[in-house]
Amino acid sequence: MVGTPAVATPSSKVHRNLASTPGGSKIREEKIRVTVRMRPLNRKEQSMYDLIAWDCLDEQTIVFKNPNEGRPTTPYTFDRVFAPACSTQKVYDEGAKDVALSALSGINATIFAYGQTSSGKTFTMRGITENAIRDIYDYIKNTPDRDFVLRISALEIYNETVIDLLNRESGPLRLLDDPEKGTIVEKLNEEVAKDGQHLRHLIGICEAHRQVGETTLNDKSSRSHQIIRLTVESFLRESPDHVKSYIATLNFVDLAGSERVSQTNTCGARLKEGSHINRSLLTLASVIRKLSCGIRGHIPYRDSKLTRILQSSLGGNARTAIICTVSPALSHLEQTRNTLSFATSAKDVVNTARVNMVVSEKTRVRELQNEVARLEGELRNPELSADAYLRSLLAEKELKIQQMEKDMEDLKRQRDLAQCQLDLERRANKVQKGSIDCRSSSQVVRCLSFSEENESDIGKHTPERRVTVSRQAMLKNLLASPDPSILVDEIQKLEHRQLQVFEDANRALEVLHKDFATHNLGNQETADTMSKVLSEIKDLVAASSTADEIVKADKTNLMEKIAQLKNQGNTISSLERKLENVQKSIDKLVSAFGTKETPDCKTQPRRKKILSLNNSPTMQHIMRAPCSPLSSSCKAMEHEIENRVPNISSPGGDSSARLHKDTSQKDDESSPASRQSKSVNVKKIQKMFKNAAEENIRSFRVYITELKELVAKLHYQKQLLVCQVLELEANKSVPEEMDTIDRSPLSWRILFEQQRKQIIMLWHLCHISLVHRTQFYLLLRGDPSDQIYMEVELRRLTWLEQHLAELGNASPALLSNEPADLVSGSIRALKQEREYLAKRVNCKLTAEERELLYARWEVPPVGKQRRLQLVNKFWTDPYNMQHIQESAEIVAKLIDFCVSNENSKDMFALNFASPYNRKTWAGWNFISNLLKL
Ligand SMILES: Nc1ncnc2c1ncn2[C@@H]1O[C@H](COP(=O)(O)OP(=O)(O)OP(=O)(O)O)[C@@H](O)[C@H]1O
Repeated sequence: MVGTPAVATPSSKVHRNLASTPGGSKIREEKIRVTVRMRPLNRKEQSMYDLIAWDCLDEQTIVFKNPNEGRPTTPYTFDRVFAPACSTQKVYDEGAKDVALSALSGINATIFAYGQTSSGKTFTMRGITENAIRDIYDYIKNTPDRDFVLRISALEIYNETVIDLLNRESGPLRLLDDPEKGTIVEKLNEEVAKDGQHLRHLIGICEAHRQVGETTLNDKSSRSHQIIRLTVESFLRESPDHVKSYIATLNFVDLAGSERVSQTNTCGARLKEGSHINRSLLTLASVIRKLSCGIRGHIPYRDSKLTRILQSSLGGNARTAIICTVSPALSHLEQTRNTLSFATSAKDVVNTARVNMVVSEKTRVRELQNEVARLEGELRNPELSADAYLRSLLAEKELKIQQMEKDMEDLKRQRDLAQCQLDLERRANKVQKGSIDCRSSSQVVRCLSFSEENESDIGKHTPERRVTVSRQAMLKNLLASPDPSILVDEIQKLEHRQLQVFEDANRALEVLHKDFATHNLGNQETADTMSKVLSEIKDLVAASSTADEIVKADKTNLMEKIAQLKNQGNTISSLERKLENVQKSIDKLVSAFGTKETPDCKTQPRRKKILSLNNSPTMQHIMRAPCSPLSSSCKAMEHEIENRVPNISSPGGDSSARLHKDTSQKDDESSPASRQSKSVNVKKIQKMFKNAAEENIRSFRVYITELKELVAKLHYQKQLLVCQVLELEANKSVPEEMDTIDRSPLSWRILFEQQRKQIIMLWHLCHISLVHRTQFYLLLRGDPSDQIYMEVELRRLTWLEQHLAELGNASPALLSNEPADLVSGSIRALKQEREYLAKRVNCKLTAEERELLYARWEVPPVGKQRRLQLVNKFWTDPYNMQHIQESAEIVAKLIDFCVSNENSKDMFALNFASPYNRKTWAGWNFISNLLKL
């Protein structure tokens, strides 16, 4: 099967609602224009005798022609498909011209090339840009009744840093959110193009400045995403007040190419670039996928700078054309499929193109008058204006806070589980007091694996005896596990660090509290909230110590402990929420304070206090930025002393209320120019507060992430113990456990189905052994006692999948192995396993069964390696449960696996780390290497 069948044809393109807005702007909905360009085989591919794997059936259809099967598969359909022989002129004329020229009539337009590295994006975009410039100047020449102004700016996104290609020296640029214009690039240089030649010259400069490097697949591979932006403004000559003026931007986007580490053999800087490229393209694909499904919820534009900048072109108000470039070579089959599947999603994205009509100057004057009136209002009532300004800021912070809360939830869940495991372990160890073999933590994984000896012993006994022996083996292994005091130490360290965080937060709040009290800021309500939070944090610190004592004392039973830990988690989360609320109130107050406070506030003592806080080691983690916006405010104030007009300054004033009154009176009397200047100052201060507050939140998040990683590693180590420990526990107190975990059979059933789907997807993504999948799938059918197995499997796979993703982004110096080796090792092992299973087809299935299967699984009647072709189809479609069930049944038959007492879940526990699987599945070894276990 090749990808998703494409059914939409160009005739299905949406053109809805051609309408006029009251201001005269036309709005219309239309789908993104998606075309595919296939380049010829390049010299390298020819020299390797690479095969052509794709056929352009007609001008809209492309199909994979399987060189082995000789039979074409499901075709993909797009607005236009350009075969290797097509010229760039044709690609432009039929794939981009219409969209490009929209900019001349006031509609923003974007044309971008997407595809794997070396597929021809730069080659194509150069031609498209050249052709578009030629057409634009032709149009200008033939439109004498309008005046045109063309401006150009250009940027590249290199390793998630935005660089100005017309002025590289300006360093990294920031992205800002403008309520009207959307995301804008701060301080991006813009040049007016005098004519076509000048424009080409400027584009030449941009290309020369772009990051290019050599990789195995491309001598001149673009290592960054490049966006060349033309702004086209036009005015109707005879219109005295420029009523009929248009302004629009035209983006030419040459994306960096997606690349597979295994194919490009990159390392060092190239590898880092590659991972940034892949990550941002992944975000782009995810944005496109969500838009194409018509999802109205959160679209992750903000996850990468690329999608932030391109937001208006992806489901926004621009017209967009995407040219997907592909290689025809069989060796790039998978990458080409990925590109075509991206293109298939993109076909369904609907933009709402809008004509940007420039308003008349009269209207503009009216708008400006309104703006002046608004600013005057702001000066008279600064608290209200600060509120309005902060509303958008708060919405953004809200999102960040939500993310933080989610992270904290995870962290707490992991801690709770770890705590629970520790308790269980303690119990089990109590039973066997004195016989614990203290080994170093580096032996954990090996200790937990069931030895071959155990396995063969089990085989010698009756089923009943086998179960007993298996349990004894478990116990034996459990006893061989490391000294639990190591785990206790680790947990205590974590808890200690957590306490430090709260203490630091406490101190920071105290400082803020005093600041506010000293300067009479905020109202009674805020002061009360802060005092309340302070006392709550103190309670939490006390609660944490009590919890610690409880663990040490080990007096209560397991259920009580879990309940206590859960309660503690709730307290923490409610406190966090309150802390966030206080942070918001502080932001708000500080902004208001910025507009009220006089410049000669007592800056020195306040800064001292904050500096002393920053000396704390934990504080260095969470307070890399000033500890509160107040410290920034002080700087801002110092700066403002120099800038303020003399009559605003009020030396020695110690009551902010009085000062506010004084200055307000003076504001009313001051000139409009002075009022405007103050308004600008207010905005500057607010901006500085915003930056400081955001930096604090970022630093706090980094710290939480570090903490979370630490807990995850520890937790993972303990996770290996949990199956065995819980099994023992189950023998002792089955009803107790059932009562805790399995609250309702129905909800468990639903959860089981969900978890199973997730696990199947993760197996697929992590290239897990088919035998392991089959055994797990067939043994765990939703029995309540399966919960722990499901949980552990899900956690370890999630962890593994995250690690595989993170490895691509990690500095090679931090990795003991090449990440590519680890991933490709798993893929290789899976391939070997498939070959092994293929060999068993003849001996395990009759000729009749085989033929039935070949027909059922669409293996062609003639052709080589039919058995391998058959096996290669198993476990390939994680979305299709019928497919999964059938795959499991056949693989089980091939390996003589049947669900019986012999193959009980005990046996499955063995399978986690059994020597049989260790060879074919790199997961555990790989993780343990990473953890340096
Ligand atoms: N349609 C085409 N016809 C002929 N040659 C092509 C075509 N497309 C690309 N090429 C050649 O293939 C090589 C790679 O093309 P290009 O640099 O444009 O790829 P790319 O997709 O931009 O790669 P990267 O993502 O690594 O920057 C170049 O030498 C280019 O001249």
